[in-house]
Amino acid sequence: MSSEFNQSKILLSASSLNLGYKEKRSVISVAEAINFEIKTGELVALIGINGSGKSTLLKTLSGQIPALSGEVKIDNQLLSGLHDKNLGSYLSLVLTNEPVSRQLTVMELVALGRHPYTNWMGQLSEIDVEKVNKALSQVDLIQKKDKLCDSLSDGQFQKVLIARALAQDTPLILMDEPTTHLDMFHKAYVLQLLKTIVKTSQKSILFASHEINLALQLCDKIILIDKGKVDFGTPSELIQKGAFKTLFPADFIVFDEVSKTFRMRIQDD
Ligand SMILES: Nc1ncnc2c1ncn2[C@@H]1O[C@H](COP(=O)(O)OP(=O)(O)OP(=O)(O)O)[C@@H](O)[C@H]1O
Repeated sequence: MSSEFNQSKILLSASSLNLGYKEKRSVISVAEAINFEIKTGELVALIGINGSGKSTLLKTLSGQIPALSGEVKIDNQLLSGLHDKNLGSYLSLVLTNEPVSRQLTVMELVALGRHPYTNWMGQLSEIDVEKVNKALSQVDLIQKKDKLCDSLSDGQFQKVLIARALAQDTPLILMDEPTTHLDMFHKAYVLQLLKTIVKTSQKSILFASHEINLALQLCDKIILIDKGKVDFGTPSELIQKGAFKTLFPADFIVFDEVSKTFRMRIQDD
């Protein structure tokens, strides 16, 4: 293994990034002054309440929508300077409720992840097939490879989308709520899988999630969006700053700094 491979480097960075939407006569600001650096080998959770701007940040980082202002760099190159096909070999994106055809077989859908590397006819090479099979094994779906996606449960289908990103084999993976339809065991299983992937292959994964308790236990860093402001740091750094105390109304949900978990405040009549 080369020493270059072992050295962690900054793969994704945002500086003075302002997120939002430009409408005909107005600008909707979602979050401001965002600064972070994600290195290879890091698993980073993007946390925030409903409507706080997690999907908007992921769409901005993946070039789907423009930033209002500020800079995004991937592997030290400005996002705005990367072309679509080129971008596809740097980052893969897993979105919830993505409009993909469920009439494809599991194998066919995961093979779409190889698109940035195939020839103009989309033919899979031996390496492509190997990567698709490996990705299917990683999410424990190899036995379902010839089944139509339509015949899968929502949780199984979610794992197929994760496998597509793994097959794409990019240094950076962005995921929007990858554990939404999964039960408690599979949520923990998938997040542990993501952790293993970043550690063993020197990738970086940024995923938006409502699984705050799991993210606090497992992730290297957290990007926390709270009322338009963004904090970034290790779970311990953010806990020390008291960053989680105001995330939810304190009369309903409290954060216990010792166990690093949120719990519901039971209201007795
Ligand atoms: N296309 C759009 N045009 C204008 N405003 C939008 C658009 N999409 C989202 N928004 C607004 O941006 C804000 C952030 O939305 P976003 O979907 O990024 O939140 P989120 O944190 O991903 O929410 P959730 O946890 O519910 O998925 C919301 O106020 C939303 O109404």
